[in-house]
Amino acid sequence: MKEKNPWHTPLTIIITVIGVIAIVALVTVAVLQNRPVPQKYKYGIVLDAGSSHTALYIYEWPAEKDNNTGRVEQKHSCKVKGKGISSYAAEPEKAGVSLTECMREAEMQVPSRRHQETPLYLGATAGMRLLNIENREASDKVFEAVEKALQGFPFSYQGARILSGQEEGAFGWVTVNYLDDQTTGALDLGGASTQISFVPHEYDISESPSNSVAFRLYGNDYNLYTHSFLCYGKDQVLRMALAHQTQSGPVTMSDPCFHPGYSVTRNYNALYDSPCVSERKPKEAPLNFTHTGVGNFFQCQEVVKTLFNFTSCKYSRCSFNGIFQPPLQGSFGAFSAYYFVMNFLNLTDSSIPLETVKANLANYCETPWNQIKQQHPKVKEKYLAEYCFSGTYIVTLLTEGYNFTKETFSKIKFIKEIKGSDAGWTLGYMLNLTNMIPAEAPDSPPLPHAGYVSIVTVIALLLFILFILSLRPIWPKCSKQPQIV
Ligand SMILES: Nc1nc2c(ncn2[C@@H]2O[C@H](COP(=O)(O)OP(=O)(O)OP(=O)(O)O)[C@@H](O)[C@H]2O)c(=O)[nH]1
Ligand SMILES: [Ca+2]
Repeated sequence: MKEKNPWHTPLTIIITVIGVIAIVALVTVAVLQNRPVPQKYKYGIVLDAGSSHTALYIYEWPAEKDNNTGRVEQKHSCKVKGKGISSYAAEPEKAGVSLTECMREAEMQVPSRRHQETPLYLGATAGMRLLNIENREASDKVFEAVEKALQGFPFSYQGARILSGQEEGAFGWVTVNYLDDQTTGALDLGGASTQISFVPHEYDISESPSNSVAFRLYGNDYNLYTHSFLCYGKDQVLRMALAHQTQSGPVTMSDPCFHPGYSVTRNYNALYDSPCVSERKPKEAPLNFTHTGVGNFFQCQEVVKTLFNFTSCKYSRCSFNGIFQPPLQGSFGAFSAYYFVMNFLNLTDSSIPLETVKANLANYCETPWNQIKQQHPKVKEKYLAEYCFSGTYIVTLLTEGYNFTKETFSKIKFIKEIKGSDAGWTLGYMLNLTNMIPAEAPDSPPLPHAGYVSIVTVIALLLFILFILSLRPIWPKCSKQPQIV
């Protein structure tokens, strides 16, 4: 008689069915129980009122993870049309109106049920710092107008104020280090000021306490060195360079920082209308001068060098203008105009040696203005005319000003954003004001969800097979049961 297959006995079939149901149930429960819950988000809005323009940033983070886990991301950004709020000194109401369009966008971007709890901050930087120095009353009026406009929106308005240079530098560093995995210095080049922030190797804070800020981030304590140079943003430094070359009040000025064949008429009053240069205004000058280009990188570097004072330093070491700076340390992220300019010049690749950067710039500056315009018909002429000057300034500031060498220059990464968020002070500012700078490293689950599900499934299968195998001794007995034929 043919022996019956022990797998076909009613008992093993029942055990198998129950086993399969049990495994399916176990895996289903495990998957459902541990499934990432659909996220609810919270939001924060920061307006960066820079000297050249204002930008609005919306950040979002999972609602239940407010406090520490480093999950804040940029959801949206909006560039306000027109110039920075400091340019509305003569008609402050318009400063407020200028923000309306981006604020409406923010209303659409943030779900309406979250509007009332969403904090809204405005931070102004070097443009308003300069206006405040020049004309305090006008600066107050601009803030009044801006406040009035922002309070008309349904968000939780938290105030508008001027950031100190130290805050601007430090929050730029927080942003970069919140988003990046390794400790990175921050270099920010704005229109009216520039910031350098990094964690020095051995740092004697007492040497210049005003340049030091302490932070606790992801479980580590950092003593940060930071400095902001007012008037050394790219637009104000250009004014200084032009002022330096028009001291005698000439009718025509030949500038090595502009391309051969470049020629525009500039107004003396407009050029000297800034606290960065107003004291140098020539006593006797015509109304206008003709600004012409020569296109010589090395001569341009000499002009730029005259804008730094290297003679006095009361500390153990200085960058320039008598400002303390410890030795440079580690890698750096360089953003804002550092990125715009170096990206246009195709010089963002860190593997390009400093000497090659200079050679490329020399070549670029020498190129006639007509040819430059032909090659870049879509680039705004104002930006296009200034890349030779700005590139030369960037290289000179980094090497002569901050003392980057050909070795350390390669540690600078020119960046616009990190992991989808723009590099700048705004994220760090919001994290600080909402107490969300993560003091401790986040607790991450030991396994990702998919890995966890796979392991549960495999173990359940193994257990089931072991169970079936453990029943083997009873199979022969089953097969010897009398058979009803
Ligand atoms: N080439 C180029 N330049 C830009 C662009 N956007 C801004 N700039 C210029 O780059 C410089 C720096 O811009 P921002 O970083 O926005 O400066 P800001 O925040 O307004 O100025 P601060 O208050 O000094 O920080 C300014 O001279 C801008 O006019 C761009 O897309 N391309
Ligand atoms: Ca800025």
